[in-house]
Formats: sequence, C-alpha cells, structure tokens
Amino acid sequence: MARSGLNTSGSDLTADLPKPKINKASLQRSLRIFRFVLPYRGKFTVGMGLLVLSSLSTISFPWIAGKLVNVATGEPLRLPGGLELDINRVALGLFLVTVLQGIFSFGRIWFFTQVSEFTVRDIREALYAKFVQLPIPYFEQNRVGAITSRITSDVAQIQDSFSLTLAELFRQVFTLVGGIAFIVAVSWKLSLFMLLTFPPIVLAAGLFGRKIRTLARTVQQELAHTNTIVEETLQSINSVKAFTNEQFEVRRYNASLNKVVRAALQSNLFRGGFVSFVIIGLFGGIILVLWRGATLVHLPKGTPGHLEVGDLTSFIIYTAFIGASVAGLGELYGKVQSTLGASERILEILDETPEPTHQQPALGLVPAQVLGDIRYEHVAFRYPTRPDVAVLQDIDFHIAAGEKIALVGPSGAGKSTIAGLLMQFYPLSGGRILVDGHDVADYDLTALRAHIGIVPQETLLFGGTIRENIAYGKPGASDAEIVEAARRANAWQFIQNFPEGLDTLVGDRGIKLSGGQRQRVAIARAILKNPAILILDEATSSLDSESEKLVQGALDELMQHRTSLIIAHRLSTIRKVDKILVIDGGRIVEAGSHEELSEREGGLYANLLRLQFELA
Ligand SMILES: Nc1ncnc2c1ncn2[C@@H]1O[C@H](COP(=O)(O)OP(=O)(O)OP(=O)(O)O)[C@@H](O)[C@H]1O
Repeated sequence: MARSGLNTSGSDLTADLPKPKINKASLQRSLRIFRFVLPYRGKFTVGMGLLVLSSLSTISFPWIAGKLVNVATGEPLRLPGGLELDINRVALGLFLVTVLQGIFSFGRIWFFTQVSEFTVRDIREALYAKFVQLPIPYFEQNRVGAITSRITSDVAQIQDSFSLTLAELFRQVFTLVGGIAFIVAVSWKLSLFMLLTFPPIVLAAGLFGRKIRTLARTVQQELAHTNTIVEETLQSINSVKAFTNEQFEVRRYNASLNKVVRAALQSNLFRGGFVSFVIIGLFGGIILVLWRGATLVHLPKGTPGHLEVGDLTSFIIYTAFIGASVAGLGELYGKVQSTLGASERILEILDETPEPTHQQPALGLVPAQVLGDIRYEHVAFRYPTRPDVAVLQDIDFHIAAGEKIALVGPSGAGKSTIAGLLMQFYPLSGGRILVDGHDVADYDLTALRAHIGIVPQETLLFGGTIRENIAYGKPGASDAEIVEAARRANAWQFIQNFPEGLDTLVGDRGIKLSGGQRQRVAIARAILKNPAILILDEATSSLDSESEKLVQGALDELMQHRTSLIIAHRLSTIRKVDKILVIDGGRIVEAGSHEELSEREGGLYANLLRLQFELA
C-alpha cells in the first residue's frame, strides 16, 4: 500500500514495518548511514558540544535549587573562595543557569536540524539517483508504493533521529548517569533506597504502557478489518444481492464487530489497571523515598546520614529526573529500533547494483555516430520475474541501416519484448544483439540509448507543458527546434490553436490531450531526439480516420532515414516496410515482404491479413 508521501514527521509512518533487534550486527549495518553526516561533521560537533552544555545546565538545576532551600533554612552556601552567597544571589545563579540552558538548547536544535535537513536531503538525492538507475526488473519485483515509502517515510524516520532521537538519547543517558552521581553525592544511603524502589516501578510502568499500545493496535487492526468488509460488500453490492448473500454479509460484519469489542475491552482493562498502577505504584514509590528522606532530615544535625531540607529537595527533583529518563529510554528504544530498520532498508537500496549507464568511456563503447545496422543472433529470453517461461527463442534477423522492419503476430507473441531488448532493459538469456557490428553489451548504455527513439503504444506525458514534453527528447532545445519538431509531427496545427500554445498544460500524464494529440507530441519528441534507430509500438486503441492519417503522416516523416522497428497491430499500415517478421509463441515463424507473405497459402500472415480484412 502506498503511504502518504507528504508527512515528514515520521512519527508512526513506519510503525507497521519490521523492526530489527538491536544488536552489534544490526548496529554495524545501520550505522553506515552516518556516512551521510560526515560532510556536516563540523556542525554536528558544535551541536554535540551544545547538547553537553545544555544537559549539564539541566542537571545542575536541582542542585542549585536545593542550595537555595538550604540557604533559606539557615544553612549558608560558601563558594570555594570563601564567598558566602545569600538567597538573592543563589536565586540569580539559578536564573542564569536557566537562561544558559535556553541558549544552549536553541543552539543545539539549530545545529542538529541543519545537520538533519542537509543529511536527509543528501540521502533522498542518493536514493532517487539510485532509483532511476536501477534496472527495469527491480521495478517489476518491488511495488512502487513500497519503493516510494523508502524515500518518504524511511527517510523521515532518519530525519527524526538526527534532529531529535539522537539528542534525546544522549540527554536521557546523561541525566540518568549524572542524576545518579548527584544523588549519591547528596546521600548514598537514601540513593540506595531510592534506586531499589523507584526505577523498577518506572520500568514496570513503561512495560505496562507498551502492552497497552500493542493492544490498542490490535483494536485498530480489527476495526480496519470491519471497514474492509463494509467497503468490499458495498463495492460489489450487485454480487451480494445476486448471490442472495445479504444475511451472510451481515453475520460476517457482526462477527468482526464482536472481535473489535473483545479487543477494545481487553485493551481498556489494561488501561484501567495502568491508571491505578500509576497512582499507587508510582506515587507510592515517591512517598517511600519521601518518607525515608524525611526520617534522615529528622536525624539531629551531626549524626551520620543527616540530610538538610534543601538536599532532600534536590534529591526529590533528581529522583523525578531519573524516573523520567528511565521511562524516556524505554520509549527511545522503540524509536532507535525503527531508525535502524529504516536505515537498513535505505542502505539495502543504495547497495543495489545499478544499470551500467553513464560509464567511463574506457568501460563502454561510446559511439559518436550510430548507423543503425541491427543484428539479432539466436536471441533467447526469459523475464527475470518469470524465469520458467521462455518468452523468446532463437530470434535471428538482420536490419541494414535505414531499413524498416515490422513485427507482427498474435497478442503475447513477444513483439514488444523483441523491441525492448534492443534498449537492454533486460539481460538476454541467450544469443546476442549487435548494433553496427558491436554487441550491445559492450556499449555504454546511455550512449547507446541516446541513439534509439521509442514511440510507445500508450503515450504517457509528464504533467508539465507541451513545450516541456517535446523538449524531453532533447533537454535545452530552442523554441525554434521545438516548433520545427512539432510541425514535422503534424502537431503544430493543434498546438497553435490552443490559446497558450506551447505553454498549454497537458494535465496529469497528458489527460487534457486526445489520444492522437498525445501521440503526435510523442512523435515530435522523438523527432527532436533525432535517433538513428526507431522503435514504434503502434497504438492498438483506434483513432478516428482523420487523426490516424495525421499520426501516420507524422510517423512516416519520423521514420525517414532511420532504421525502424515497427510493432504493428494493423497490417494495413505496414505494406511499405522492407521486411515483415511474423512472430508466434516467441519464435519467428515467417519472414518476407508483404507480397511474399500474403501469397503464402496457409501462412500465419496470410491468415491474419484475411482476418483483419473480414473484420474491416
Ligand atoms: N515485464 C514482464 N514480465 C514478465 N512477463 C512478461 C513481461 N512483459 C511481457 N511478458 C510476457 O511475455 C510474453 C510476450 O509479451 P509481449 O508484450 O512481448 O507480447 P506482444 O507480442 O508485444 O503482445 P501485444 O501485441 O499484446 O502487445 C507474454 O506472454 C507476456 O505475458
């Protein structure tokens, strides 16, 4: 299912994806994502420094607050130099620390968000660059929704980590360790007592909370299931009625609703338990520590273990801090897990082998000029996603430069596949394809594809203007070139009639243009590209005769002086080609000119011709 790509908060977008266990191996794998932070290590270090400072000021707050209470209860505060501080000065100190903390936190957020924004931009850039370079079979094996969620939600998860989770993790650990150090310094006896009672209770509360979340998720899932039933049933209400299954559907819905109620009640049982646990357990823990602390305060001054009121105050605040960080760490564990999962998935894609496009000239043949001599030598092929089906077998033919050849045959015979292999969208299973005498595998893919133009069966345009769509054949083309291409593609007439001319928006995938207009834009695009080799996949959807004439005229213009491979569905359009290959079941079953083939008694071509004639 495609996820919403616009939400970049990343909070629960990846909640339903698998989370890896945190261990050495998963950490090692995932931490490679940090290579994207390296360019911004300066900013990262400053952010880290500010984080340390802000955590230090946080942790010193309870200590100074305790001192303030001590001074108020007659226990003077002397600095190492002998200077004695009064209430006002201590309060001012407390305020100063708070202001500093505010400044440090601001800086920390500013630097960390910069690092996270830049890093995330770089990761998205790298992912996108990788996506467009991955071979076609990758897209047949992975759903587009799943792929796009890598670049949206997984990256958002990482962004969250770099800007928040990482800092939060550090802060919590710092507070936990620092807090414990401080309370031990204040009173080790009370610390021991507190550590034995309070953190276990907080931890139990955390686990309780997690259980509740799991149960709540079950309720959501059950509810989603009931909604699916409603949707399914209403969408195919005709079938429900035709099969007289109304009562069956009602029973199915009821059963599902009852499951929701059962799950919800169980979840709420835990929720209720949680509330009373927090009241009794958590507050009970605090009371225990308070009680123990009060008895220590009550001890006469000078007796071992005696505690000042201010120190008890610091102690209690530290206890709250420690409790909060124990609870926070539990929460963070889940986030770290999600981040590890997200970065593993991202790295997996980055590690995929791309197509060998844009190679160094030394690696792939870069022809300055392609003449367009094509030779298929005993080509065999199976789609990587369906390796058990031999789609093509022993395809062997030659097209001299500038010749036109048509592939005809029944639907599913393998015509488009033969043409597609020239572009090297898939590796061959056997045989080889030569262009100008060189194996296509020896070419730099980009250099080779630059010389091949395709006019597909269904032209999908990009959502921009007509100008942008034509210029796609030659980025940076001048207006004069675009107009000339449009003219030669019989498209200029209709473009001119639009009030906005070339700037007319074509709508999503070109829906604002008619089928024939879309095709002529695609032809103009191919004319602008000016390739030596052309692959024309004839449109199956019928155009009206006027439109067809215009498209055919445009195609004739396009095919001039180019080697053309025409996948023909209507035999009437291919009489002029140099050779016709009849494909059936992945093999060439007949080859020859129109005249030769149409006179062959009992031949497939002659049969197809008769069929089309009868239909017409
Ligand atoms: N991407 C793919 N993955 C797996 N199998 C495929 C893929 N594309 C096509 N096929 C299969 O390969 C065979 C040949 O398909 P191809 O599209 O080449 O036929 P075609 O002759 O062009 O048909 P049509 O005239 O209907 O366009 C078919 O059986 C088809 O199911």
